[in-house]
Amino acid sequence: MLELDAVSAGYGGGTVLHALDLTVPAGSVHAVVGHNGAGKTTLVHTVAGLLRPRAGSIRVAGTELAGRPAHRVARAGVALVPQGRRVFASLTVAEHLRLAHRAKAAGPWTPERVLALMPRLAERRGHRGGQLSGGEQQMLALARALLTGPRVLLLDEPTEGLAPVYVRRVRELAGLLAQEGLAVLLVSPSPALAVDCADTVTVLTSGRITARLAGTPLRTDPEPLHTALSLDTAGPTGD
Ligand SMILES: Nc1ncnc2c1ncn2[C@@H]1O[C@H](COP(=O)(O)OP(=O)(O)OP(=O)(O)O)[C@@H](O)[C@H]1O
Repeated sequence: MLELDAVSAGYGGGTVLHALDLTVPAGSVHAVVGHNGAGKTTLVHTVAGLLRPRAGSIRVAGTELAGRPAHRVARAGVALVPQGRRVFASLTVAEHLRLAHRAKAAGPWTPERVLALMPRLAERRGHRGGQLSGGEQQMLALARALLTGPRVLLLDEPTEGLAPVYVRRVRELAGLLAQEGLAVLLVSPSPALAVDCADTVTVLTSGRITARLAGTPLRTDPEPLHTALSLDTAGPTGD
């Protein structure tokens, strides 16, 4: 569904991403793990059309999108759940959902259906964005993205700063949305998140791919991922 070939991108005179190849089939979760500054946000912004790649190809369902503006990329079925959630402090949950819902494009995703997936959000439908916890805001950002009817879902550090109960829920939802047929690309510094929900894990180091691992074997033995990230496996893996 999502295919990147030799994608390079950067800012000003500097190159951040160096000829990245990456594929996310429909119905799967691909996690890109890397330390701070590795280029994870640059990667999802490049796919979303917020940053123009300097070279390479970005295809969604076979359609070339490299260099297209963000609104065209969104119309092609790519939705970004940004780092930090970016919900509107003064709008209620219900207002966020009403604004986001692209009825013609959203297919099966109605406000009622996303709220059924996220019961806590349903309870909070009259609350303003600024009154929500970090986890509730993350659910809202995800709900908003689903209501655009994406085929490709980009999750930028979706568990950053969340309580454990929401970290678990994000993991569950990533898997569940893949089962619904979406191609999910998530980027995170957390190997634990990747191990728990990804079909494929790519390690990004200073903008270069330094390892690619199948997710399922990592669930019984995460050592290869820790080694690739040069982590102390006895230490905390964190979220
Ligand atoms: N708007 C920008 N202008 C110039 N340089 C930038 C810009 N955004 C990011 N960078 C640089 O690009 C590199 C990669 O940053 P990026 O935010 O993509 O990394 P990341 O892996 O998402 O890290 P983090 O986990 O800290 O968000 C860093 O060196 C960063 O300083």
